[in-house]
Amino acid sequence: MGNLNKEIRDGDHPDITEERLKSTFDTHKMAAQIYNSQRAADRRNEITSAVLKIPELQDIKPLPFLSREEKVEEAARKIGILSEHLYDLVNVNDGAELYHLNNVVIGGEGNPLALHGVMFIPVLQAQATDEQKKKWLYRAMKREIIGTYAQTEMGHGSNLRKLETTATYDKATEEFVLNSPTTTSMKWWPGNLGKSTNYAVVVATLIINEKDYGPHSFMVQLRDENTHKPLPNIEVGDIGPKMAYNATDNGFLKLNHLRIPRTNMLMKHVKVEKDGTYIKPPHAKMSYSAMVHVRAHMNNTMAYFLASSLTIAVRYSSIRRQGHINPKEPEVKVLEYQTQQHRLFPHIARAYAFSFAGAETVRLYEKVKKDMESGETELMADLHALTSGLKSVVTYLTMQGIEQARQSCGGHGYSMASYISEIYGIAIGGCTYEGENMVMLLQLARYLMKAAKAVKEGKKVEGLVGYLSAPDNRHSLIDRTPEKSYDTYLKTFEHIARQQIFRAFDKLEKMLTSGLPHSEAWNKCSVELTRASRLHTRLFIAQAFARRVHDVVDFHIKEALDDLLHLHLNYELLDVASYALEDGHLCGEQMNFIRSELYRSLGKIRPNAVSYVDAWELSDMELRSVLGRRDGHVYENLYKWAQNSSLNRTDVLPVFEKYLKPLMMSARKNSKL
Ligand SMILES: CCCCC/C=C\C/C=C\C/C=C\C/C=C\CCCC(=O)SCCNC(=O)CCNC(=O)[C@H](O)C(C)(C)COP(=O)(O)OP(=O)(O)OC[C@H]1O[C@@H](n2cnc3c(N)ncnc32)[C@H](O)[C@@H]1OP(=O)(O)O
Ligand SMILES: Cc1cc2nc3c(=O)[nH]c(=O)nc-3n(C[C@H](O)[C@H](O)[C@H](O)COP(=O)(O)OP(=O)(O)OC[C@H]3O[C@@H](n4cnc5c(N)ncnc54)[C@H](O)[C@@H]3O)c2cc1C
Repeated sequence: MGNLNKEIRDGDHPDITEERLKSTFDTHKMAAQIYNSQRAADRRNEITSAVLKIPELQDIKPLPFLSREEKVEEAARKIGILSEHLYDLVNVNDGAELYHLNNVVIGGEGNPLALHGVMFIPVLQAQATDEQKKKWLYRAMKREIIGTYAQTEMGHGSNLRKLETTATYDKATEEFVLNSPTTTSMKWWPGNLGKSTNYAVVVATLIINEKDYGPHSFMVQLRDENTHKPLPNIEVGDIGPKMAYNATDNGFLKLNHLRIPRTNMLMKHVKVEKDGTYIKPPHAKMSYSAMVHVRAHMNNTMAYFLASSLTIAVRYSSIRRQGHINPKEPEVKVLEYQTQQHRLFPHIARAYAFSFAGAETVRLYEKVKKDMESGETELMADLHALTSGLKSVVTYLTMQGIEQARQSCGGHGYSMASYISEIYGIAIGGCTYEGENMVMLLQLARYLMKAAKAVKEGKKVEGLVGYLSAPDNRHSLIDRTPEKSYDTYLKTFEHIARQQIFRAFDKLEKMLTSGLPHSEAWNKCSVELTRASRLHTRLFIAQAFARRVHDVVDFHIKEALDDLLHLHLNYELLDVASYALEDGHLCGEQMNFIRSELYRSLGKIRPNAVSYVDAWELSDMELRSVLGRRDGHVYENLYKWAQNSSLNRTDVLPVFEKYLKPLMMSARKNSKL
């Protein structure tokens, strides 16, 4: 039968093997839950093994030792080699396989084709006519051209209706004139725009006969296909170094009265006819599809970043020994400390929860995408609300979890040898891109306020907000019912979200009745509104977790997931308990119960801790972390890693003769005086 934990190998650090031998579940079967099928989990490992056999695909040295230019070059080099092997390594129509291949070979710091795959191709798939697809999409898929999605400007990212780049229709020539009239109108931020791409879908404000029709998407060739020189009337370049993600050339773009044919506007759903007649799309926000695409997938990418950091932290915590619990016994693994467990385990549960919520979101996204192809738009609002809330909550909680993982590694966590700071830098970009988190929470709040209004008017609401019209208990039944059921927890989360949604609604209504204009009242309620959105979203995450556990058939996997869910519900509830204490829905006695359940959960999780992270099956190659090594041999490899430092090339650096020696000499001279 073999070991349940599939990472056990001869020669590994005994402390980590000891952990793995305690596993109560098969880590590869658990991977099937995380990646949504056994086949997908198998494929990940097959792809990793195949990549390991291709020497040119390995990192030339640890990425933190590369300069920015070397990072950009290294990512491009690997993309070139990957292109030769692509069809042997993955099914190119499978996004998850491509994403995994990218993570193993290149990592999260980016590559020249990042935005090409994540936004350029999806926007063409969703918004180009068949004719336009023939012209650009198929070439893009074969990588004959490389593109990006250029929407954000220096002056505007969130408020798309105020984009300054204009696309003015010239009926006489049947062209659009694209123009960046001011410094702030320059496109600023689009990934790979700076140096890699030769095409972009540019989002610009459409003007016909001086009338503003709002943001629309246009295909623009930026560079010559052979020389890669920028074309006339186009200024393009890199925006400079960022907190992280520095293998990517986020760029700027200035368009100087650039003329493009009318047929370069993406016209699957919306049209401008030769004579300038504007034909509306079936839904006003259909052109936002590329953003919704990324938001829908971000739960899973965030879960991956969080799981990566936790894999590093938990593995390291199992070989790091410091201090005593029993003074007569040897120093303990730091994982034995309750504070360490409390710092890490709830985030493990969140990584699983985000992955399960992510799977449900992607399913809804796929359905809406299909509906939209035939002009059906009914579920777009639901999807927009769900993805807006999730992207905000999940990125924020991921940020917290990664930082806790870093701190839990003590001093070595601060070294780039842990690689956690890079993962953190990449992940927190997600709090901003694809919609600044507060802005997106407020988008969800609009949807919630509509639902609250309907309920107040006596209508029944359904689906994601169905709980707003469901019966509510005045007091939580946690600890008050004989049977142990997650339902009581979920009902408490529902109560909290419902109360906050109506609290925000009542406040808003009161201000409106007092005569405040809607936008002012909205602003004055906006903190309460974002709270409502967060609680609604956290309820959804907890429900998605519970739904998954409910559906699992394998006994040992179900039991292990059940333990994580139990931890999740108790930890999350404590985190938001003030809302339930406020109206007496929970009492002090119940709080004590929840706390004691949380501590019990930590103990229950402890023996499986390494296996829970191992189940993500993240190879050493993709983790790029000395602390997170599968074999647990951290210390000797930390020393080896440091040898890469260019400061160690010579024993004495030139700065000694130049600055330090004169400094010390003159200090010595002065002290003799
Ligand atoms: C397997 C594949 C793997 C894929 C991997 C995916 C991800 C990987 C992640 C990382 C990988 C690495 C590379 C990627 C890295 C970075 C990429 C970043 C790219 C970008 O960073 S790219 C720019 C994104 N930039 C934004 O994200 C701007 C945010 N700003 C907005 O998005 C709008 O500005 C908004 C929505 C705030 C306001 O827009 P607005 O002013 O036009 O509308 P308004 O507020 O008036 O709302 C009127 C009515 O429209 C409804 N509504 C709005 N949007 C809708 C929608 N989409 N669907 C259905 N309904 C919608 C409302 O709900 C309302 O409905 P109602 O009236 O009923 O309440
Ligand atoms: C790593 C990274 C990659 C990116 N890639 C791309 C890309 O490929 N293509 C692209 O087009 N763009 C890209 N962007 C840009 C990104 O989408 C925008 O930065 C993002 O949408 C936020 O917009 P902003 O910068 O205008 O923020 P701002 O809106 O200026 O945010 C500043 C503050 O104002 C607040 N605020 C703004 N509006 C409101 C409001 N209505 N109500 C309440 N508060 C508000 C925000 O909450 C925030 O606190 C990228 C950004 C990053 C960091």
